[in-house]
Amino acid sequence: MTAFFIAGTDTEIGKTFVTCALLHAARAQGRVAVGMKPIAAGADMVAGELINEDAARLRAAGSFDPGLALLNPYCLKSPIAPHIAAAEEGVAIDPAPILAAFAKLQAQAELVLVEGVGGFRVPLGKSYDTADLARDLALPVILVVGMRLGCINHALLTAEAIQARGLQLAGWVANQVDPAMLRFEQNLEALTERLPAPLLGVTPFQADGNAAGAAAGLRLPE
Ligand SMILES: Nc1ncnc2c1ncn2[C@@H]1O[C@H](COP(=O)(O)OP(=O)(O)OP(=O)(O)O)[C@@H](O)[C@H]1O
Ligand SMILES: C[C@H](N)[C@H](N)CCCCCC(=O)O
Ligand SMILES: [Mg+2]
Repeated sequence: MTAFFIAGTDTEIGKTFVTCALLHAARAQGRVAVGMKPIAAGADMVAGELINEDAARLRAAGSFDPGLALLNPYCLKSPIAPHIAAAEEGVAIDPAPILAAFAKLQAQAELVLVEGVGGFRVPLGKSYDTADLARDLALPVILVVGMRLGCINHALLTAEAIQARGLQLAGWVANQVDPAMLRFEQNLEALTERLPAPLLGVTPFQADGNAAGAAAGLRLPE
């Protein structure tokens, strides 16, 4: 049984895209792999169930459907900062049911990938944030770097924050979220020289948005 916490340099930089690509890569090796999105903000009614888009994508990319109660314990309606959405909806985000759902997923799968929300330190309540959740889950972290101008600073700060909590940065993925980024190779080199963990792969920009197409160049940490 293996599991990783998937952190990102920001929101909308490809955490879900890369998590799905990693699930496809693991399944191609014959591993039973599922994704988890403990807290999602932004949901629509689809076929009678309230569902978040990330949760739907992770559900479709996994080896099996564990059900939304385990895959996405907290589904908030508004696509805003989760502590604000939770307050508006009268919800208190409690780590206990998240840890319980994670334990159940771990019992069913060889690999569980837990996607965070936004960047690494997104508040979930008055005194609890996503970094606290990664620490409570006690998971090694995979950092998704959304390759665009500004990502070097974001990546280095995030690596520091991960290490400051005693968590292991197991690796990072360079996700080509902006196909027009100038000097891509030099940026990749700057990150490779400075990040204290192995590069697990570069996920190219997929014009069709299909994460499975980006799985080939990826490896999971040992
Ligand atoms: N390599 C890529 N090629 C093509 N499209 C991509 C790529 N990476 C990300 N995208 C697209 O960019 C958008 C943002 O990506 P994604 O939803 O994975 O971000 P995120 O970091 O998970 O955001 P959030 O913080 O909301 O969870 C999505 O529409 C996704 O399909
Ligand atoms: C709704 C959006 N797609 C994300 N799920 C939430 C991102 C919250 C970011 C909060 C912040 O750091 O300012
Ligand atoms: Mg996402």
